[in-house]
Amino acid sequence: MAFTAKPYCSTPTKPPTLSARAPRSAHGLSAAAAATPSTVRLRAFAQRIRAQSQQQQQRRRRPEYVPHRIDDPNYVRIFDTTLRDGEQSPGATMTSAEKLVVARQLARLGVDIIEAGFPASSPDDLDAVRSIAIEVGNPVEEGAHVPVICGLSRCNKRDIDAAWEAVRNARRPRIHTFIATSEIHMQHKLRKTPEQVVAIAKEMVAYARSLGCPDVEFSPEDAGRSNREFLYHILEEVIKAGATTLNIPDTVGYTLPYEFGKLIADIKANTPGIENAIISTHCQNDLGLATANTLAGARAGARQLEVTINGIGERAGNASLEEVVMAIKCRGELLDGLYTGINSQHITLTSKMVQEHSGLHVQPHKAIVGANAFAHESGIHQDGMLKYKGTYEIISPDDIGLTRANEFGIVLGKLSGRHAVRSKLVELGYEISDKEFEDFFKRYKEVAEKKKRVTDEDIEALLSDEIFQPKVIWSLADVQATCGTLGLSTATVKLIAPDGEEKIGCSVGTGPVDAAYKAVDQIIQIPTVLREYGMTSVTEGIDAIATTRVVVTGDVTNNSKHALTGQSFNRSFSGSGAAMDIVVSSVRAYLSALNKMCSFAGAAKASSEVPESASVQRTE
Ligand SMILES: CC(=O)SCCNC(=O)CCNC(=O)[C@H](O)C(C)(C)COP(=O)(O)OP(=O)(O)OC[C@H]1O[C@@H](n2cnc3c(N)ncnc32)[C@H](O)[C@@H]1OP(=O)(O)O
Ligand SMILES: CC(C)C(=O)C(=O)O
Repeated sequence: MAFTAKPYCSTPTKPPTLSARAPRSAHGLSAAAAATPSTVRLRAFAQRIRAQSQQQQQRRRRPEYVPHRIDDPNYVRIFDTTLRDGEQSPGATMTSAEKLVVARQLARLGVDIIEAGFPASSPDDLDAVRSIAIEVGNPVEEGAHVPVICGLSRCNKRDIDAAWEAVRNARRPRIHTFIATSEIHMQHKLRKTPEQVVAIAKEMVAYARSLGCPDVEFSPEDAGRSNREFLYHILEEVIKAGATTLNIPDTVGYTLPYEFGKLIADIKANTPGIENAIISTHCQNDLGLATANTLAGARAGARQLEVTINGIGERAGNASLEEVVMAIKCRGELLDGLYTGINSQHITLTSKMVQEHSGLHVQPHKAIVGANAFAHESGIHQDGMLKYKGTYEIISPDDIGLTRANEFGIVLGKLSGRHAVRSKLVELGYEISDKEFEDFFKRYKEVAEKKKRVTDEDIEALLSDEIFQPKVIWSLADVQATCGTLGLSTATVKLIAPDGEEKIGCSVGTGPVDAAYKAVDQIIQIPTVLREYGMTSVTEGIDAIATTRVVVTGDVTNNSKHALTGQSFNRSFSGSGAAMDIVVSSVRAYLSALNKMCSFAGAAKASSEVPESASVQRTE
């Protein structure tokens, strides 16, 4: 049986060839890796440009805008209501200036219609919609996309006048007027009979057209819970009155996808004159079905989809633009070949901008734009990604304008396996032997158990502590320290001597590090002076890895000599250590320097036989 892999919406990236590594320099750092961050950035940039130009060539032309007709039956208009329904999210109110900035970005994204606000709701919102209509609705560059600028209004003259006043200066103005049609809304909210509602709707659509607005959208609010026959009737009447788009809102997010699809199909089949208007969807997300319902509506014949960036909106929000658009892009062939005019490479930026200005941040696992949407945490997935990205990604991040910190979206953590960790070392420019890698991997897992994420800096700190250390003469088994304001700090240190014997030293000190160093001195007994001590937190957060660097010299004061070799030397030796615990990190660094010193003195073996009389002189 032959499988045809079709993992991406756009051109899949070739599987990586892990064998193609850059040449190494003597210290294990490759020439390419010496400039790792910029190399990675440049590679990503070049890839992105290639993908962009490919996609621009592939993108189909947007049909010429005619309010009540779309000349290509496969084209779906994207109506963005982030600035109207999105702004109805509690706490999401934006200033006029913020709305203008977002509107400009929506135009770049390529939305067909921007619903910029509800002008009758306040003079400020009227001003905001007006400035969007003037600035964004009249692009100056030749050939630029001209979005329709729309204002919402109830079915009354005051609201419609305000909406027209706000949008009239756009090159493509639209008034969107609505009135509820469900029994529950008409009876309890509007307190009007169905006949009165039909009369108001007809009259107000005609009024909007009479003002000179060429493009009028009508919404029977709560259509999802409205009587079908009544819907066909009111829609027929508003089409006769001049409505160009009929938007079918599932106002309370009540319908199921097959039900909403059938609603659209039924309206298309049973509403007289419907061929003279565009059918639209507007799905709220109360049951988490907004995207599914919107797609069901598109399949059933809707050619305008109302959505918001990040899915923000009243209560649980609306269908999200990025989900709907990417589903159409990704699975277009199952959606009757539908396509949109959205330039998906602007999705990430637009999402970030809306998060910033609305103050509503998306959850990390949000589809398409969440921080984790293109991140891979577990070993088996990471291995798959390294071998072929299509194994675990259905969309290329380039398609939504996302540049990942690393090419494969791998996030190292406690669930990562050897393939991913090894590839991270290669990416950082290190090539170590299999034996070294196994030792490193053990330390890596210990750290990853304690940290949520293991960063590049963590890896480098661990590497220099585990791999790029001098020959181990004395090694650290355990360290225990106490400190605080109630008394002197104490430390107990257990070291493994070169012959494998365990040695224990205990000491008090001015702090836990001082006590631990004195305990080490009790065991190793080399006269040293601590010249430098520095600690940096190389990674961020409370669970950061601390790296310590020390410089020690042999103490030549009073002609002190190494206890066993009888040599005295004043050379400096540096050492570094890394651990999440600062005392452990400090002891590792100190031992590393002492080991270098022992190697230099050639006293490794002998020094494990510690004489009673050896003097320890260490100053700080
Ligand atoms: C489903 C949706 O998302 S609809 C859009 C929701 N958006 C908003 O509400 C925008 C912000 N709203 C506002 O600023 C205010 O509500 C305003 C300015 C629109 C109206 O404020 P007010 O005049 O004080 O009326 P209020 O909001 O208290 O009540 C709404 C009135 O409009 C009526 N109404 C509601 N919808 C409609 C409609 N589509 N067409 C005509 N009248 C309507 C109600 O029946 C009620 O009338 P009543 O006063 O006779 O009982
Ligand atoms: C005004 C209409 C379209 C609306 O927002 C809704 O019904 O949810």
